[in-house]
Amino acid sequence: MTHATPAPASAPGAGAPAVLHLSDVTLRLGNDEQQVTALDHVTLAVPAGQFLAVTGPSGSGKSSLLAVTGGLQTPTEGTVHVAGVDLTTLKEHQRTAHRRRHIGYVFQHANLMASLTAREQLLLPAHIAGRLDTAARRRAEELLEAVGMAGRADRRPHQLSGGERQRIGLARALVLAPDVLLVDEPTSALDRARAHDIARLLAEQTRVHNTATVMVTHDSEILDAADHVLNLRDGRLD
Ligand SMILES: Nc1ncnc2c1ncn2[C@@H]1O[C@H](COP(=O)(O)OP(=O)(O)OP(=O)(O)O)[C@@H](O)[C@H]1O
Repeated sequence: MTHATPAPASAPGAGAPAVLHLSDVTLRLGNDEQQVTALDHVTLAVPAGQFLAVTGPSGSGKSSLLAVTGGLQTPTEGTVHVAGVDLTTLKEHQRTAHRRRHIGYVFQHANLMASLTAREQLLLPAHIAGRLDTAARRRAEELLEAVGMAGRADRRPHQLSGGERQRIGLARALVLAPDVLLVDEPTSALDRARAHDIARLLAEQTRVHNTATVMVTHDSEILDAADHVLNLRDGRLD
């Protein structure tokens, strides 16, 4: 792990292009009377195969960073390139399609469907995308194996531990082979041993699947697993 400064801004496409590139992003929230600058001129470039952790105190802008990066929120200023396309220029339906194709999410609390088995959780994104073919089924089995859950693939969420549910959440995020993996506080509900386990798994899967991974976290103990660590303070990266 190294403590890095934000990557220098370079136009996507110039040199080794970052899969994820935020350029001078500002996000203002609230109304005219009570305006908050949640992100303040943030520039960030993450190449394929890099695991970036972003840490910072409550209210520093971590959720805002993920929302903007994932195309869930449009910045007030700046551009957000994912796999070479500026999300801020897309219409809503185009952004949704681009997000589905290129971005995987790992949520704070796995967010699994109660009625589905672990294997079915992994098949669901492929089903929704109309890509539930032999290749998707094979990939789901490989990912179940990779996250150590092949032996529990027929269990439903209530039959799994918190750490096991989180591992399924990670495998599900990878099933459609996203270019960018966004991870929101993945260890907040886990004990220390399981937290380290998930952080190691994220690092390993970033390498194996060559994703540009961004994890926001309060958990300073898991930062060692990341390639780079950046700090957010009052919406600014340093
Ligand atoms: N809808 C909103 N309207 C106005 N201000 C908002 C809104 N959502 C968030 N904020 C403010 O924007 C800033 C950044 O919030 P954000 O949720 O991104 O921080 P965070 O680092 O994720 O916090 P936490 O760790 O507590 O989840 C905070 O000052 C917050 O109060």
